[in-house]
Amino acid sequence: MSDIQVEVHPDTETLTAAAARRFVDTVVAAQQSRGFASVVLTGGGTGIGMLEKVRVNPGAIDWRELDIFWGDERFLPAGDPERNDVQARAALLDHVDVDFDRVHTMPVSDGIYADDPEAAAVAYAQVLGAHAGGKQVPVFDVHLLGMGGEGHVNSLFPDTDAVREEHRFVVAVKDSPKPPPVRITLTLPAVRHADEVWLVVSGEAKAEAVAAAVAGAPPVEIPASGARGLTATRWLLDSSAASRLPN
Ligand SMILES: O=C1O[C@H](COP(=O)(O)O)[C@@H](O)[C@H](O)[C@H]1O
Repeated sequence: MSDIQVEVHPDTETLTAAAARRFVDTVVAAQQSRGFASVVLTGGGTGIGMLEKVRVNPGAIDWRELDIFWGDERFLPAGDPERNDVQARAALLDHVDVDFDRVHTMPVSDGIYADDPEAAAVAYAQVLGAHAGGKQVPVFDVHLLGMGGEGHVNSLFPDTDAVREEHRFVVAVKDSPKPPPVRITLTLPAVRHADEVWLVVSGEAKAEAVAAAVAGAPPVEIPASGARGLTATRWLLDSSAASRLPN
């Protein structure tokens, strides 16, 4: 498992701008070395804020050679403004030349899996498998994560079956404590298939959970603690989110 690296920025604006620059550099480096890159996007304030910054400064990303997945999704109808994919499109994807065949959104609640988020989760696991070169999950170049104040990442909330999942890579959540209640999420075993995991977090309300996760709290209590990349685990923070870390 990779070491944890912590980077602190003065405020949310500089944090999301720095995360965006790192994202562009990492995608470009992967594309230069093997022709394509694969990333996992997150929802939430800092995750979407970072995508807006990428839109402003997209660098040399070859958008046609990028596979885009999601770490979690609110199981809502297509086009619902609360969906993470809708927010990511508005922030970035509708403004760049992505190949939408390589934009792997999670299923919608008014599609063929309506009312069956578990079947939708199985279907998304198959999507991951179809892009994994013979394995079950791709080695993502970057898995982006936001974090909730109680330490949730993706839709993995403390003390839930989803955060305890050890075998499946995608599961349904039907009673999320944060609305909306029904979601689909990659599990910690799927997150750990990423080369790099970045937790992009801002705000004093997250400071306690940041400190607990960086100190190695049990993932069942602080799910972010279990989010580790194969070669790097980066906590990208603003000074408020970092305020409870030891010096
Ligand atoms: O519900 C969610 O929340 C987390 C954190 O969001 P934030 O606005 O507090 O940063 C997010 O990472 C996740 O994708 C989303 O579904």
